Amino acid sequence: MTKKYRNGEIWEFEREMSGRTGGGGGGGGVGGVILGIDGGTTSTICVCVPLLPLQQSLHLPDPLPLLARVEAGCSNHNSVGETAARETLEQVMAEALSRSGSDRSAVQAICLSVSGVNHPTDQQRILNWLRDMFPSHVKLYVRNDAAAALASGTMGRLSGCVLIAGTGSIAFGFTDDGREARAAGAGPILGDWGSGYGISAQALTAIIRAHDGRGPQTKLTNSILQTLGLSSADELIGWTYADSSWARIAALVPAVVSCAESGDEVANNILQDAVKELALSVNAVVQRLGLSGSDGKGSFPLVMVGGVIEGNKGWGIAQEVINCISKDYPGVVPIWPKVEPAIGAALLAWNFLKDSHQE
Ligand SMILES: Nc1ncnc2c1ncn2[C@@H]1O[C@H](COP(=O)(O)OP(=O)(O)OP(=O)(O)O)[C@@H](O)[C@H]1O
Repeated sequence: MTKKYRNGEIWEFEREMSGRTGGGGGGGGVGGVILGIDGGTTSTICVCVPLLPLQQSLHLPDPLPLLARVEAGCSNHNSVGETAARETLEQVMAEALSRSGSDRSAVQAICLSVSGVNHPTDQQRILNWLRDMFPSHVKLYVRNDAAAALASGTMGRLSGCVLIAGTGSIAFGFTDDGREARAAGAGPILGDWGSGYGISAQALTAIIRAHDGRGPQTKLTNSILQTLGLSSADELIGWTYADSSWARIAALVPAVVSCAESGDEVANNILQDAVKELALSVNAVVQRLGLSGSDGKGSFPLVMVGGVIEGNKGWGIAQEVINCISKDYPGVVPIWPKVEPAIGAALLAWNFLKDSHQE
């Protein structure tokens, strides 16, 4: 999904500028560099951007200058363990600095926004790793991966709500005064029914129900069997349990969408239910944080991230979710980010640095 963003390209002018001072520690230019890291279960992306003037606030360069972008595997310590997660993070940062002609001494601030950071102890442990690696003047900022996703839509402001619906789903909200709340995101067994996995699992269940005579016939049967190269619903059971990857199941969402578009009621109901689940997650966060003000009518940004709700595709899951939320919260302002979450992380680090200079 990252390939679609404009910031994947390196801005050669800035690279030249940043090379001016040369030598040890100067590679990031007169003002040094910032690292933004979006660490997930599927991949970890680290971007290196030059330090922008700290007084720059409203008019950031567009596109944001990018010195280097490096991609690696999983950095969620819950999935791969602490040692492997730390190694991955160290490698992406070292590679990004090396590709941008910088070194550790050029770094002014780092924002590490990684999945699996759910508790202050997770945050502290990662801060300790970073502290071991970078000089004490470097500002370090460690957050859950939802923070970078939100910041990618708000240009670095940690305020509002982000809805992520990819293989999994989660709604995460932040207030200006530092409060935060989440809803869903507890994984497929614990009810993320609006996720890609949730939608596809419901579709597979509907096929088995139709096959048994426990549920109505549905176009999903032919469509999904054909997609998977299977000849009968019985074979679906073996296919489902042959591999425990959630993403493999979640990949069936486009087939569900096309069945709903061709008028299949079962597929349509599955998508309607997913829409309600996603809207419910957002509403729960908005309500808990009071993001829409005391009268419930105030405006707040809702950043929409993930393959299931990217733009207005086909059946229009994303728009349906917005319509559903706006019945309760008419001030919802949907944002589909133009930059990737790693850039959001870099912008968070920049804002963090700016705030610490003003203190
Ligand atoms: N045209 C489409 N309409 C709806 N959903 C789609 C479409 N194309 C892909 N998807 C779904 O998007 C999901 C993948 O999205 P994404 O790449 O954001 O997830 P991920 O990064 O693997 O998951 P996570 O964010 O949970 O780690 C899959 O469920 C896929 O079926």
